[in-house]
Amino acid sequence: MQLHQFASSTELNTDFAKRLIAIVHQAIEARDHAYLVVSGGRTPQALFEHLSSTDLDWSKVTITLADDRWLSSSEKDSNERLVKSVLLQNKAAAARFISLVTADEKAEAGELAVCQRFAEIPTFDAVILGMGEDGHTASLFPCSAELAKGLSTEQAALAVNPTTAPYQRMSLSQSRLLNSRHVFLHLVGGNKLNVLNQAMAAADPQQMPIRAFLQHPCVDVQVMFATE
Ligand SMILES: O=C1O[C@H](COP(=O)(O)O)[C@@H](O)[C@H](O)[C@H]1O
Repeated sequence: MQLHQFASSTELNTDFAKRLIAIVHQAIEARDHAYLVVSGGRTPQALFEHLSSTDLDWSKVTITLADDRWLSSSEKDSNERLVKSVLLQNKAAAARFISLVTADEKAEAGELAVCQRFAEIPTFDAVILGMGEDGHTASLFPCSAELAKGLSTEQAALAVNPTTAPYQRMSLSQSRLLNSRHVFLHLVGGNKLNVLNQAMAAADPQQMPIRAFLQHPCVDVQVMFATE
């Protein structure tokens, strides 16, 4: 794990956007397409705004989510709604988007269809993870019965029923998230730094799923942190 610290979110977002743009350029040059995985929640909103006005060949970029709430994309807590309304705007409106949600009432019923959407998707170029104050990442929650599956399955996505957070979820699995050339963890605020320190101080991923990423022997997670 490498920690990159910034005094403000503005500085963080400027640096982070440069790194992501370089990764996307490299991917387009090498493979004619780039695959970017983003998280939902509050943390990435300003970064999304910044990226949306960036000059890139967005028609050669596919964007998907690390996880989503099992909601229609018109609902305010939908991660897809956030991505579509903030990131896939301006220049980035040309990017292709892979949704983690189907029309099924229950996430379990949509799991196979969502997995199939990833069948032809190669190694991601960059995954941007978030982290909750309970140490969850994507929708791999310490409280959920599906955590062991999320940390071990080779399938791309799984339905999750958190008991300490609202909504059913669809999450990419640990193995699919780590099938990426670059893995970032985006954190803002002193509370998140405390949680990061707790995550690094012990090893059990059942208590804090983010440990499975931060302490993975073959993955060097780049932690992008700003105090405010
Ligand atoms: O529920 C979720 O929470 C995490 C963290 O969100 P934040 O608001 O603390 O940034 C997020 O990474 C995940 O995508 C989201 O579904």
